[in-house]
Amino acid sequence: MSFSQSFSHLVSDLPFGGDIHPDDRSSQASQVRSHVTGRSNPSTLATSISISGDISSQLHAGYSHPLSRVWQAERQLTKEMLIYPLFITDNPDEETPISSLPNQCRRGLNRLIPFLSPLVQKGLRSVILFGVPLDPSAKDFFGTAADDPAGPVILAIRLLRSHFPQLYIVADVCLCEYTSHGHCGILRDDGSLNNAASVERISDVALAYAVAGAHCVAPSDMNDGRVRAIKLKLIDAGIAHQVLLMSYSAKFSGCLYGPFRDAAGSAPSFGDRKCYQLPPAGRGLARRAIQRDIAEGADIIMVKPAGSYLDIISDAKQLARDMPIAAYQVSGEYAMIHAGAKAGLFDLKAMAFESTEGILRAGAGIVVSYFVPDFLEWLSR
Ligand SMILES: NCc1[nH]cc(CCC(=O)O)c1CC(=O)O
Ligand SMILES: [Zn+2]
Ligand SMILES: [Zn+2]
Repeated sequence: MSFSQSFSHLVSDLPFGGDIHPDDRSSQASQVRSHVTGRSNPSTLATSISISGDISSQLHAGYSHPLSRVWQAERQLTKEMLIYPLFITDNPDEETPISSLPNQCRRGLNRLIPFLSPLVQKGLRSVILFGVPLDPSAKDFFGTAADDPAGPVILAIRLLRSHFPQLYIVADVCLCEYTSHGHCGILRDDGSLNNAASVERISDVALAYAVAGAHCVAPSDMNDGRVRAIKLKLIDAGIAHQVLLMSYSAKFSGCLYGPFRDAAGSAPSFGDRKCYQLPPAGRGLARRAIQRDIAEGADIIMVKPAGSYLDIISDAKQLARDMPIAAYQVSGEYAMIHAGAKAGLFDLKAMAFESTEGILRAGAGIVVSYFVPDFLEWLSR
């Protein structure tokens, strides 16, 4: 065995880095020599023991090749794991870029099929729909427009079901896009959420989306008890066996939803969502919310946001070990990655993969992401 062969595994330990052309190895190996042969072994232990000590320190062989690096993943990102968020307006011909959300648009019904066809061709399996009423007069105290049979979400569900029979349609269920005050439910006089009234209304909206043909309803409002209420209405309607309930169980309040609220026009007109979305430090509350939603009949548990809440994803995987776990890499996370890449801090594609692999490693098997069109492209190569 030549010197460069026998010590090639050491080369990537050196300060000049690991990506070395094979022809460079022998010259670098000569720099290694003193490092290697200079190693003294003052121990009087038998040679075999000293060798076994060396063996246990060797990890590089396991990931020295692109394929062996792929093998290190417990869970590999596939197109089936991805759900793509769509913002659907009530103006059928609309196609407006969302400035805070790079490469994403609000679209009207007439724009959906042309936009989605190439993505479906590339392997898009699922979308999650958010309705965006552009006309402020469409909003009222009860979020009446949320389940308007002629509203953009219900029309989009029907259109997509008939046009893309293989596409899995998730409907986000909330009122904030439709209420005049921008909160995720019905309010009391003092401005706090009226939980019972909100749950009644949210479950009606979920049922309307399910009846329209959504494969999955996903309540993101965070009212207490809405999972049970939705499940019971689906059972009453005789469709509980074919409509999946994905609960935004651990949804945290914080800074990361800004671009979404721009996109959906759903920022609260007063106050904030801190009394219904979870406090960022509230790991115990998240665990309780997850357990509560399992008991209430959720079929999938979602954690949102994703990147700053990987411990919560891991908790969800452990608490709901027999259920799929979803994570939402939200608008603020996506916008930060774009901003960082634009500032030259890192490569966009590399960071999109790294952030998503972290989410999968934490325990998610489903990822809601604005990077889906990019991933369909990247995973096809
Ligand atoms: N209930 C509305 C809703 N559904 C999904 C998101 C956030 C998605 C994102 O930021 O990408 C929000 C925003 C919010 O709660 O204010
Ligand atoms: Zn909401
Ligand atoms: Zn929502």
